This record gives sequence, structure tokens and C-alpha cells, in this order.
Amino acid sequence: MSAEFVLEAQHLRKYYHSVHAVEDISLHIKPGEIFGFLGPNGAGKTTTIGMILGLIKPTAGSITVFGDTVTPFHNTVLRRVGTMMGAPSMLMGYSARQNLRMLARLYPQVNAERIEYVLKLVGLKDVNNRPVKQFSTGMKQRLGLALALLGDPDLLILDEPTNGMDPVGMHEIRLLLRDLASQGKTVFISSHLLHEMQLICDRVAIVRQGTLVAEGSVVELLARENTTRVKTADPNRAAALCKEIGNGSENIRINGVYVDIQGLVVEQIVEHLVQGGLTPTEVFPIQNNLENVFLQLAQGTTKG
Ligand SMILES: Nc1ncnc2c1ncn2[C@@H]1O[C@H](COP(=O)(O)OP(=O)(O)OP(=O)(O)O)[C@@H](O)[C@H]1O
Repeated sequence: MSAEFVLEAQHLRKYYHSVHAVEDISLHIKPGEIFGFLGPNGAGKTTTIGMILGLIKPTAGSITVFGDTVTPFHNTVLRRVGTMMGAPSMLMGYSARQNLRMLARLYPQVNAERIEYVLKLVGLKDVNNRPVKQFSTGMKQRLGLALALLGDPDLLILDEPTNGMDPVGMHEIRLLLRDLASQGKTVFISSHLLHEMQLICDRVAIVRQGTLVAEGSVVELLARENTTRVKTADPNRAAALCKEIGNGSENIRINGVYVDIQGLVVEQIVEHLVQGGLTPTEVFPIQNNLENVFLQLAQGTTKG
């Protein structure tokens, strides 16, 4: 294991009889980054996180966290990890502060000041003594985050942390995670909300049916899948001309009067269309997003 990575997973697999929940996933998370682990429902995200946290025994593969191998159901390295998975377990009849006080018993270093700090950090300072059962979903998520942060972990592992939050809440959590990363904390965050993750993450891995389809910086992934939109007098012929200059790996779609082209350089497209007697009247790049990247990868038009 290289010290370069806070978390490293090598060739992870998890089979539940005939269900291949995770099929050869390797991950490399660097210190101080916000890493998004993205994919649709059932892609294998929670299973992977369960293996990272030593809660699920991998069928194959290995995991190291801060250089130590994670052994299923027996881990000391995870003391440096704060987690939030699914619905955070909390005592519904008690206030946020009381929930934090109870968890604080597990951490000798956590004092009353730390509890107040964490409450403020997640925006729950002013809810005072309201019991958690009166909280909205977003407030419960905030408390879940506070519980994860209480022990001042170096690595945060969050499974769908913004589920149920409104746009303002999501924005606040984004700022909070960014702030934590700037303090040197590492954040591993799983989600199916690709738009949201595009705004938070430095790097992402995209999974589909238990397999990694892409891993890289958000900037790289968006750039790699750039699309050029072209308008000509004859979209069918324009598409056919574009196909002539490709090697078959590009993605060319007719979209009304436009043709959307991925995998070809804009100058090359224009030159070939003009040579073919079809001068474009409009040529512009389409702002890409992770959702498009995922859809393209899912269709198997490109491989990560
Ligand atoms: N204990 C289990 N036994 C059998 N199959 C399981 C078990 N846990 C998960 N699976 C299956 O493994 C696959 C991956 O599930 P997983 O929960 O890891 O996906 P996910 O990406 O976290 O999905 P979601 O976003 O819906 O939480 C799914 O097909 C799921 O049905």
C-alpha cells in the first residue's frame, strides 16, 4: 500500500450466491479530496462501503485504510473514520445535543465544546431541545453528519448524505464538506445524485452493475466526453459525413435539426462537413455533466 492513498481498494468482489453485487472494483482515494462514488440504485455502492468498513466480508480483494489492512468485523484503523450510512441510528425521543452527548461517551477526547462546535457546523445549534422525532429528513441527515464528525475523523465515509435535503440544505452541506477537505480531511461520498456530486467532488468513480465504468477527476471526465452540436441544412447527411471521419468509437446522434457529436475534434468536423459541401450554420459545444457521462458509459459508447 502506498502512503499516497488514504483508502485503497484492490479488486474487490462480493457475490451473494448468483448475485454479483460487486465485480472487481479498485479505488484510490487521496488525502484531502472529496471523492464521489457514484452509480444508480443497485450498482453496488452500499456493498462496497460495507466492505470498506469491515461490515461485509469481501468474496475477494483487499482494502487498506491509512495503510492498514481492513479485516472484516475487527478493526482499529476505523477509529479514524467517521461514517454515515443509511438512516443514521439515533435516539428519537432525545435532542440532537443529547444524542451527541451519548455518542461522546465512546470518545474520551470529545468534550462539551466539541459537541457545540459540531452542532454549529451542521447548522443544528438553534434547534435546542426539540426531540429528533420532530426533525425533518434533512435535519436528521444533518444530525447524522454531526454524529459522524464528532470524533474528529480524518476520513469521512458518507452514503447518500444529502438524501431528503432541499437545495439550500445541499448547498450548506457542500460548503461544509469543502471546508472539511480544506482542513485536510478526506471525504468519500456515495450517491446516485450525479448533478449534486458534480458540484461537490474533486474526483469520482462511476459504478454500474458492480463494475467500475470510470474513475477520474470531474474536470477530466467532463472534458473527455465533450459534445459538439452542429446545425446544417441536412442533419442525416451531416451525421453520415461525421461517421466517415470517426473510427467507430464516437457517438453521433441526430437531435432534431442538430447533430450531436462526441469523440471528434470540432475543427475536424467542420472541415469534413465543408469538404462534403455542407457548411454548418451553427457549431457550439454542449456543456456536459456527469449524468450525460454516465449515460454514455452505460450505453457502452465509451469505456472509462
Ligand atoms: N445481503 C444481500 N443479499 C443478496 N443480494 C444483495 C444483498 N445486499 C445487496 N444485494 C444486491 O447487490 C446489488 C448491489 O446492492 P447495493 O445495495 O450495494 O447497491 P447500491 O448501489 O448501494 O444501491 P442503492 O443506491 O439503491 O442503495 C443489488 O442487486 C442488491 O439487490
